[in-house]
Amino acid sequence: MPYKKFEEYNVKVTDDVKNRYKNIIEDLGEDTQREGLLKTPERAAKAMQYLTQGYDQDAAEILKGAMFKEDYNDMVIVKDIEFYSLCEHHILPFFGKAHIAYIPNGHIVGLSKLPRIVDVFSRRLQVQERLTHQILDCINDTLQPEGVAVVIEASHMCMQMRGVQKQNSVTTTSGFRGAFQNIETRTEFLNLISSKLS
Ligand SMILES: Nc1nc2c(ncn2[C@@H]2O[C@H](COP(=O)(O)OP(=O)(O)OP(=O)(O)O)[C@@H](O)[C@H]2O)c(=O)[nH]1
Ligand SMILES: [Zn+2]
Repeated sequence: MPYKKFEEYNVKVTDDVKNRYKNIIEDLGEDTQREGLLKTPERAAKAMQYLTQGYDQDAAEILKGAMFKEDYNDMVIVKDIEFYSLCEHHILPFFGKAHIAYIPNGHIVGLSKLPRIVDVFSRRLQVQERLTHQILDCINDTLQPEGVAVVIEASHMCMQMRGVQKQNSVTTTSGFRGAFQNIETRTEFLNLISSKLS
């Protein structure tokens, strides 16, 4: 994913968020005039816009841009797609890997578009369950495949850095549509994403 360029940041949003960050940093007991923090409110305002840029992007359009007619009707899997998102309860990161499979029904999609839509839906304030279903439903509705499956494994900083402080806990969510409701197809997918070979 290309780095969001300076000119793509909304000037008014950057300015408003910058001023609010300045207040927040001061409320937390810091001195925004010390050298290391002088540009921090602006940097943080830009970082937050970068991390929530998914609101401005249309995942269905991304998929539609690279759909090709093809008579392939076996499973296609893209696994270990790394993602970074923000938990909507604490605005702290949760991140991990997404695994996506689909069985085409006349159309395949450009492989890179699957990680791209993971980015679109993860760069928002999210919960892992909704992220899983948004990716699943977008592929199902746009590509209309025989079936689609999404598994997400993630570490939540709100459970590791604070709160319950469980540093090794990993949350797994999954969703299955169409042919993946079938236990054999689902098992084949789950075996393939846990295999070290592919
Ligand atoms: N289901 C779900 N819960 C999440 C996700 N990210 C964070 N949470 C949880 O959201 C909940 C918010 O609970 P609250 O009791 O309102 O917040 P809290 O007092 O900060 O809770 P603790 O984290 O237990 O200290 C917590 O249990 C978090 O673990 C997510 O992606 N999915
Ligand atoms: Zn949280």
